[in-house]
Amino acid sequence: MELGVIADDFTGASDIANTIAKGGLSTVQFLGLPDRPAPASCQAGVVALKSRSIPAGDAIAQSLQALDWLKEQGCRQVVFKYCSTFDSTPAGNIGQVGEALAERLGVKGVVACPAFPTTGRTIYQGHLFVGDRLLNESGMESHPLNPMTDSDLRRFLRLQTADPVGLVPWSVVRRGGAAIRKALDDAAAQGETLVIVDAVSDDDLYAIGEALDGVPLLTGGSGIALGLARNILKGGTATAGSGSFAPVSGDEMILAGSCSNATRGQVERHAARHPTLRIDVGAVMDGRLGPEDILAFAREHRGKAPLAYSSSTPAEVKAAQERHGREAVAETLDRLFAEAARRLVEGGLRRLVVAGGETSGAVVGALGLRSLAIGPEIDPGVPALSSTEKPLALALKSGNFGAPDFFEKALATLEGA
Ligand SMILES: Nc1ncnc2c1ncn2[C@@H]1O[C@H](COP(=O)(O)OP(=O)(O)O)[C@@H](O)[C@H]1O
Ligand SMILES: O=C(O)[C@@H](O)C(=O)COP(=O)(O)O
Repeated sequence: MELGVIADDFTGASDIANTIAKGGLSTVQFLGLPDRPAPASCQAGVVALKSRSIPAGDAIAQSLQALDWLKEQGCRQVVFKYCSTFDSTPAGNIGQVGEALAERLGVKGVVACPAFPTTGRTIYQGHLFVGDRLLNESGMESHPLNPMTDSDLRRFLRLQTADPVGLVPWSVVRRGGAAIRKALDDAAAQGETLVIVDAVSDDDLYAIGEALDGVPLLTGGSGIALGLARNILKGGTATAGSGSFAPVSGDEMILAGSCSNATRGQVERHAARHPTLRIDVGAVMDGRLGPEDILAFAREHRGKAPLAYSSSTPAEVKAAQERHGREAVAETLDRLFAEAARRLVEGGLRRLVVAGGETSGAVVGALGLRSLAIGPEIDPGVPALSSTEKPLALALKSGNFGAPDFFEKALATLEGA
């Protein structure tokens, strides 16, 4: 294995696996910390953790274990992948995990760049934009678990770090790889462990990739991996690999636990032409709605792309959280979707689309899968996936990714259409 990734959630893992696979490396997504060596054909391994919203100490411990495993597989370069909207809170975990990995590898001046221009995430003067809005006016300020209320990444990241946070501004990035490398070395000399690096286009990300050729640690969104496969392939240490995605036909289901803007639009669009089950949070919390209701709905609408969703507006989310508690709602919904998915797959489901990072983590965790092969891209940042162990194809969609017709398109891609 040449390249290793530690991803802080499951959708994020498939996002960066997609980027690396498109770059030409044979890529496998591992679900949780692997308990055995990677297959010999695997050139890039992405370890998907569910560490974005857990206590920082636990996230650090899991990430260091993942690092050790990746190093044992031979990786010389490791990426810590987090969200392109920098999903975290002052309690963590981007800064804490980033610094812990850097300390273990004995490095400073480590890039921190969540930019993903294809999906509108750009960074200028250390401020993160989503399209033409600053992060804190993009809808992310209402996220159920990590409301993003500060677009100044240097300031926000500093709340999570022990060391000062640096900035490589776009005026340096535009001068290319050598200038970026020097700026990162200067930052390291000043004692800055993590350094926000501006990027407004894929060209900037390729320049950053050139600057980072061979460095032991990078951190960022999937965009940070754009140039890495190219570095490895040009270095002659690997030849372009091919994936082993296996399309699957058969029963299908869509589960949406994301309340992000893009998902709510996709739910609305899908509902106009397909059967949908709206999951009322109050009913779930009171025990009036459970996995059996989702199963019955799926049975009734087999073959019609049924969708069960808890996706709600920010006002509805706020009301549910005030009534029942933020964590209790999240845990109960995670359990509901996980149990429903487990029983559906046990009953022969073959194609499963999940919207939402935490939701995907809960669902895939319950399915007991070890690893996934990476298939064609459905929409930017979302590949088709197939289990390496059973006839099951999946799409794990980040909350804010995908076109309005994503769900229909995903089901078609999963069966190879
Ligand atoms: N109607 C709702 N009210 C409150 N919380 C919700 C509701 N629906 C889903 N959630 C919770 O919101 C969180 C959404 O996170 P996630 O699945 O990661 O989506 P995204 O990818 O959009 O961030 C989950 O913890 C989920 O359980
Ligand atoms: O980088 C991204 O935006 C995604 O890969 C990602 O991590 C999104 O997380 P969720 O929106 O929680 O799915």
